[in-house]
Amino acid sequence: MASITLKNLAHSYHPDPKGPQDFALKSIDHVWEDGGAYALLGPSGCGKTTLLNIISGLLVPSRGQILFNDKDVTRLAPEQRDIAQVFQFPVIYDTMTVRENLAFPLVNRGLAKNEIATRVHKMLDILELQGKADRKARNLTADDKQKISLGRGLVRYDVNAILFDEPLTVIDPHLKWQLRSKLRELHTQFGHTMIYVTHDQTEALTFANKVVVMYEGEVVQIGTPEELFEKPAHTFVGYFIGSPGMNILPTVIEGNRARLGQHETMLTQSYPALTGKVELGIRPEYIRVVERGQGLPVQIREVEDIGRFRIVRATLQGDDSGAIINSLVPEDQSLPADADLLFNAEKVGVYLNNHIVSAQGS
Ligand SMILES: Nc1ncnc2c1ncn2[C@@H]1O[C@H](COP(=O)(O)OP(=O)(O)OP(=O)(O)O)[C@@H](O)[C@H]1O
Repeated sequence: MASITLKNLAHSYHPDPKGPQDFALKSIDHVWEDGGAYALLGPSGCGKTTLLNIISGLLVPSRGQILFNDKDVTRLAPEQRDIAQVFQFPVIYDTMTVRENLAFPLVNRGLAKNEIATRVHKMLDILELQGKADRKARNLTADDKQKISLGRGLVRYDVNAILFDEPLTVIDPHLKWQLRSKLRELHTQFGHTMIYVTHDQTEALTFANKVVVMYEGEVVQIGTPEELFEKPAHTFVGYFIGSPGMNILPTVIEGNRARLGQHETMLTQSYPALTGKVELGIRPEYIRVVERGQGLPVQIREVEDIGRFRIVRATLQGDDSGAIINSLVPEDQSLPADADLLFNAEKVGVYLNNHIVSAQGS
């Protein structure tokens, strides 16, 4: 296993890139810890696969270096990197049995027969495939085939990292959670460095101990699921993580007050003068709907029942833009006829050109 260092990494598919807009990866500079479980999360086209391909060796970056521990592997081919990969669709040998498929990567490395048997046995147990061990892979369901693909990646102990590219796409939805927790279990047991690409926040948040959020070719935040929820460093993280995502409202900051249209809300700290695109971020979970006179006056536009909570969609009084502010209200709480929104000031973030701003003196 290895730590992975991405040193000043950038990639353009253009032969002669003119500016940042021509780069699929803009500039990435990070060290990913040995034994970490990382998820690369972001919308389609943000550069996840490009980054994964650079790590696996399918792609040589236009700029920068990639190191496994202290070794520069930037120009090494995939087979020289000692990595295992699991793709969206199963990569297995149909004519081999399940057992033979799992043994294959170990036979290739010349491991002793009894060592192979022990590891394969363990993997069959973990994947709950013991009952099908001697069946030909071609007769199995897509779910089982993908389980074998996962197993083939995980059966090796000597890999620098295991890379997963949306590995649960073909898996039946009700089995997904089961395989995700299996992966976590395997990670705890074996401590492999794992990198898991997905555009699905649930998958990323349940799999990883560190989530790497990508947006338009950049890593905008690396954090635990809790950090991404509680302290989004970029408006995209606030919007993308959570359901519904964080409210992002144009504002003018004056010291410790934020102006929203004709209204004002207090902040817990003072901010320096800000020039550029200034926005206030607040998650729906941290807004209360209260009686008139206690907060920001709004008109409720829509209420959606989502089980234990309701999403209340409202617009600020006097705001003609129609910008909706979402708040989450417990199912049993009644809504006032004339409602105000009360923001939990502790949970408000101030963003300048999409990036979080530190308060003065903090
Ligand atoms: N081989 C290629 N040639 C030219 N442009 C490419 C190539 N591969 C990807 N791109 C472009 O690079 C950008 C990043 O693509 P990439 O596939 O890395 O994103 P992604 O986040 O993995 O998206 P998805 O989730 O849809 O796979 C996109 O604008 C894409 O169109």
